[in-house]
Amino acid sequence: MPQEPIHVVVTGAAGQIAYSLLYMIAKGDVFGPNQTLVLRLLDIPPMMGVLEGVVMELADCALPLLREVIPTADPVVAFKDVSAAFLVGAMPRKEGMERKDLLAANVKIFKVQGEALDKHAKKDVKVLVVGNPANTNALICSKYAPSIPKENFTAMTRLDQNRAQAQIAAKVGVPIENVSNVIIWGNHSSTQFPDASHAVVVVDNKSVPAVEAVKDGEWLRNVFVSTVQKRGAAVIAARKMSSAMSAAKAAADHMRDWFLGTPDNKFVSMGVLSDGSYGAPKDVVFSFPVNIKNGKWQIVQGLQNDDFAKGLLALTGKELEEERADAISIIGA
Ligand SMILES: NC(=O)c1ccc[n+]([C@@H]2O[C@H](COP(=O)([O-])OP(=O)(O)OC[C@H]3O[C@@H](n4cnc5c(N)ncnc54)[C@H](O)[C@@H]3O)[C@@H](O)[C@H]2O)c1
Ligand SMILES: O=C(O)C[C@H](O)C(=O)O
Repeated sequence: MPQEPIHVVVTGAAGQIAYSLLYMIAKGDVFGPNQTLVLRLLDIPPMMGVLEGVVMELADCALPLLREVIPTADPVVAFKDVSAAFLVGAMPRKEGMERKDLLAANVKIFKVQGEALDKHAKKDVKVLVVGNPANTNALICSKYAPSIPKENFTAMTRLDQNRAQAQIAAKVGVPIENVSNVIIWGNHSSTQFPDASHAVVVVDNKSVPAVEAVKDGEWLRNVFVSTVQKRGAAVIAARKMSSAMSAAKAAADHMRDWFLGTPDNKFVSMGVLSDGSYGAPKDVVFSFPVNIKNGKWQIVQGLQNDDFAKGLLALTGKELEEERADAISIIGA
């Protein structure tokens, strides 16, 4: 039975990531095969012509779940009554830049959109920030939406998780679905810590720790970590544009798991407001392993981190504190 439509906003709707993401959302990959949708598409005024083309293509996809598409350059219209917000619209980095170099250009967008969410969205809206630097943009967005619970603002590190899973699957020689519980700690930046020490791999129908399956501790601590940390830059160097198809898939994965939940013994990584778990600084959006039930995430507790892990967690936490200070000085909060 089709359900009453929910309203979903995608910002940066005329951009690269949205071009893949909108199709995934509209065909039911995120909210399930029975959930009808109204898509609200926000971009800036000069992009309205391009956005019109995207709207035409969505119509031409003939998707049964898609009840209405509302293109707009007005945040008031875009955020009205939304239950889910994909905040993608922001400038991407170019070759040679770090993601935090985008702070000056992008953080103001998230202040304005936080204010619009606060006034116009549903109070239980789930917000996923994709635009970089995603963690700090999510923090700023939540600060400008005081009437919406802080736990409803998250940043995307799912692309890093998917990258990490793919690296391990390739190294062990198993299908991607045989790898689970890889963790991304900290910032969606080159200081992130992709951690396989709690990961599990199914080999010959048996679940074993990833460290056992990989049989190469040196690779896990060095090549694996730096490949995942630098994967975004490697894609930019090759494509001359930042990752888009894989980013859209990760955004769909993140929001689907948030709405529909994760199995008891599995966890996924999300940037969430830190409560200081695992020694992370408080009041930054830090990526943790989370388990999700009934639309609520909880940080997985009780994992043991060795000194190597603790050192990397401290580094990425420090970077997030610095980004927070920079963001606050840019927006003058
Ligand atoms: N967190 C992640 O894992 C991850 C992965 C990939 C990309 N990203 C980031 O996602 C963002 C978007 O990437 P893209 O490749 O789609 O870029 P893009 O340039 O193709 O598209 C961005 C779109 O956002 C629009 N936009 C700019 N300001 C806006 C505003 N105030 N309101 C609404 N729309 C606005 C632009 O007009 C453009 O259409 C970038 O910041 C990129 O770095 C994050
Ligand atoms: O690397 C980038 O700037 C884009 C994105 O954040 C990514 O991880 O691919």
